[in-house]
Amino acid sequence: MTSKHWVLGCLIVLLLFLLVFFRKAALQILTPWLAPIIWDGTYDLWILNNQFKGKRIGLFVFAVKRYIGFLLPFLESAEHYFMVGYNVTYYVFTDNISAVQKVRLSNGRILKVLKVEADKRWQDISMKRMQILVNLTHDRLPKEVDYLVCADVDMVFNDHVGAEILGDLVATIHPGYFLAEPRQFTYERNPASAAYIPYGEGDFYYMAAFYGGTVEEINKLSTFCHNGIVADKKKNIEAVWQEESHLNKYLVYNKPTKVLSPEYIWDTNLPNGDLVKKKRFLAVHKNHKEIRN
Ligand SMILES: CC(=O)N[C@H]1[C@@H](OP(=O)(O)OP(=O)(O)OC[C@H]2O[C@@H](n3ccc(=O)[nH]c3=O)[C@H](O)[C@@H]2O)O[C@H](CO)[C@H](O)[C@@H]1O
Ligand SMILES: [Mn+2]
Repeated sequence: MTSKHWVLGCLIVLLLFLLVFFRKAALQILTPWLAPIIWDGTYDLWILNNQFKGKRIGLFVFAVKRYIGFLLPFLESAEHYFMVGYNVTYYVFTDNISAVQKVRLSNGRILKVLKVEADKRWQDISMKRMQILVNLTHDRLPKEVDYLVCADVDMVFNDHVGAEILGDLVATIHPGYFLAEPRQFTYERNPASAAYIPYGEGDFYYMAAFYGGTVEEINKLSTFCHNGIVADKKKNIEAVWQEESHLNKYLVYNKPTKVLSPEYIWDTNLPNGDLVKKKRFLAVHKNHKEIRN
């Protein structure tokens, strides 16, 4: 081999190494089943607003026990950034209706405060959202909204969230896992759980703090998750990330029609924030011990 060949060989090896190394940083904009992954700059809002004009949007949120303290900033930020220009109904579930503070709502936006019993454990409160969704999407929502978005309350909208998130079944990539390999995903790995996902399956790790879809699709999703939660309870087990584990199971076998990038759930404590230019929906930092009990 001549030295020329050597240099060429080394260059090729270096190139391959760079390709493998930087492949991770190449942010996907299409899933393997050809659903769009929504990042800023990938869509034309003007076109989308024409397509979704007149659609009614629901925003479902639980504010139980201490979490009622997160509600006002959540709603005020939603008034600024969430589905501006659309008819929006907030469905707030709380155990303490009289503690809900007044919020100034723009035209076409209404707040419905509904009662829910407070469970003892925060895990049960969080999971109860699925049970409530089953009934809500069956009984009243078909008449009231076209799309339903489900969110955690310990969050604030921090930038535009609009028609680009609307679709039949939409879920958000967990901001801690958008660069991770599927083996690292914290899916439920216990075969006894209804949320079990075997290694080798699954595309993304989704976060249950922001997802949505048509009322019909959210009815199917919540029914699946609630049934799984009940089945696990009968066996005296609980999935590693509660309803989020069941949500991930559902979405492995019922692929979302649209996937939201971590722009739609961000936490400023996380690394790689430079890769996520717009931080549209931010986690509010909380003291877990204090707030959950
Ligand atoms: C990074 C991380 O830790 N993620 C998990 C954690 O998220 P989080 O730490 O974000 O969970 P969380 O404490 O925000 O609970 C979820 C949501 O339930 C509602 N809520 C909860 C407790 C309560 O006393 N009152 C109340 O209203 C509220 O809307 C809250 O935002 O826990 C969730 C609950 O299963 C999921 O498993 C998440 O994957
Ligand atoms: Mn949360």
